[in-house]
Amino acid sequence: MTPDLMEAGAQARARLQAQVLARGEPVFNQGVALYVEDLRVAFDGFQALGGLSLTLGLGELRCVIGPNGAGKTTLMDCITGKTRPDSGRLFFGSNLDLRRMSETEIARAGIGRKFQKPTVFEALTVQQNLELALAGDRRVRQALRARLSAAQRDRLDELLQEVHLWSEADRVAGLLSHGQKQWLEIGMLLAQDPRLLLLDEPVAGMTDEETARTAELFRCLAGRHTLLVVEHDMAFVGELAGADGQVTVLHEGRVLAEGRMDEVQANEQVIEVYLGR
Ligand SMILES: Nc1ncnc2c1ncn2[C@@H]1O[C@H](COP(=O)(O)OP(=O)(O)OP(=O)(O)O)[C@@H](O)[C@H]1O
Repeated sequence: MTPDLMEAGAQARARLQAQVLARGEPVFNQGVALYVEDLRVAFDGFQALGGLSLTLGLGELRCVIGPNGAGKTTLMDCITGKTRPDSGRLFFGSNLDLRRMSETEIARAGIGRKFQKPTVFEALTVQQNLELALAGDRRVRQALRARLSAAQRDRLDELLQEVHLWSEADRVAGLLSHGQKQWLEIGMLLAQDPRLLLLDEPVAGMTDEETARTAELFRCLAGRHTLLVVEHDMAFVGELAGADGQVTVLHEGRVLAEGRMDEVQANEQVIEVYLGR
């Protein structure tokens, strides 16, 4: 290749990179979805996060566990921009500094969050809830009247199957079981095609069968999405982590241990502060 062509290639790459940055999209060229370094948050002098560091690989399914007050929710709040860290580094991909972005910008960049309590539109059907999510941030009535494109229709069908609600498509969401409502909300999050999904105690209140199906769903989503799951149900965490997945244990705002499920379960400190309780 001639020097001219090499120069033109470098300029084209730089232009592309600048466009991506201007659009606020993450760049995952290092294989890292989320990079957290020495994150600190204090509330009125009380240190909720005291130097937390964590790296999530692209497409990874990571479980975060730890006793009450360990900082799990605060970590999620920092990632979504709800809480502003006092110091530390927090990057989505290699380029997006989440500390400089608003909650809306962070959501648009592809970080979706599922809270413990489902928040679906109870009076609408399962399908209408998903249609709304696919239509984006348009107003409810306008979104319901808008016709979905053929691609969106296909995606709707895919979502209904993915979250096990195909046979419930025309049912009013208020009549679903607790577990089904949780799946519907996960489907609504997936409709926005997030790159990173934060899931806070997703199986709390679910039956054993619903919990097993949720584990299966999350394992299917990993790879296409990066998942960070906060959960106290250790059987569920074990299902998600499998033999090789990494589990992170938080305690007093820091990472106490990180490793495979069997390593974490055998860790004396983890047993003392969390598992042995
Ligand atoms: N807005 C706030 N103001 C004051 N203190 C707070 C605030 N948010 C969290 N904290 C404190 O920070 C610590 C960490 O809380 P956090 O909710 O992140 O823990 P957690 O690991 O999610 O706990 P749990 O498992 O009970 O949900 C707790 O001691 C909590 O009381």
